[in-house]
Amino acid sequence: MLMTDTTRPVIELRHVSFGYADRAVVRSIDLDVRPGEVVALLGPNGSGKSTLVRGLLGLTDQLGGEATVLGQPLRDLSERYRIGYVPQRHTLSGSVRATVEEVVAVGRLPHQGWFVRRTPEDRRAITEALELVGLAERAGDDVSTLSGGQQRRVLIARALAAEPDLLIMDEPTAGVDEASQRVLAEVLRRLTASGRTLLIVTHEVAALRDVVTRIVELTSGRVSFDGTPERYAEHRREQIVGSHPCPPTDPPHGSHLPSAGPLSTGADHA
Ligand SMILES: Nc1ncnc2c1ncn2[C@@H]1O[C@H](COP(=O)(O)OP(=O)(O)OP(=O)(O)O)[C@@H](O)[C@H]1O
Repeated sequence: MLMTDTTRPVIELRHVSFGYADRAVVRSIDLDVRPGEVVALLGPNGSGKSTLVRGLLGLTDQLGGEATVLGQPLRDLSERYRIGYVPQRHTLSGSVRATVEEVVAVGRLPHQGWFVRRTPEDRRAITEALELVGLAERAGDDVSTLSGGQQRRVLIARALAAEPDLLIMDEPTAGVDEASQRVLAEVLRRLTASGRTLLIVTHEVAALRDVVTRIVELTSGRVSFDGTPERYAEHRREQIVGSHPCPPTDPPHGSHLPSAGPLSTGADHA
């Protein structure tokens, strides 16, 4: 890893705006993410989560402010592979014939280039990534024989094989059954135990309650909450109580004051 300063934030945003053409969607936000933090990025649909993430990946325009990622100005970041990305609702196409290992090996390309034999270092990184996501036994299987949740894990392994300093995941647990969600949460727990810095866009923070160390909530392109999961649960309760100032003592049959739950997001589950 090239980043030697372990105290400097991995992401430093000062009054940063990201958007499309000249329309700012994420507006003048400040955000520091330090090494080893596991940040859940929450917010209602359309609040700008993907725009922020895509901005960090250099895929949406930075329209203002100062953005520093991995110690370099975002606009000049040369080694983009140092930011790993697992895209939203993405599984592997059934039309592609490739083994699990072959897909994961694609993650090594920034290090090795095409037509270059795998080095022992490549093989180690691929094996470690497969072990981390619990798919070492399936390395030789065709990816099309895997379930949606397993394919999601293959994509996480592919991102990990590049050995990124920062891993960004867009809705890693969305669209898979509950059992797969639990396995994915366990994979994320293992990742965090290994000290990786994670930024996870999610509507399903309850599934990741043991994993995240911090919650950042966006509302209409601005940071509306930034704090611990415990503090976020209080924040949600306060919001719910605030929107129901006089809860009836004897609610009509079938109705109830919504519980914030320990980590419910209140987000619109599209
Ligand atoms: N390629 C694009 N060009 C122009 N506007 C876009 C583009 N992608 C998203 N937007 C707009 O940016 C705003 C924020 O969208 P974004 O996808 O960042 O929200 P989000 O919080 O990730 O939503 P969701 O939870 O539904 O994924 C929306 O008004 C959307 O229409």
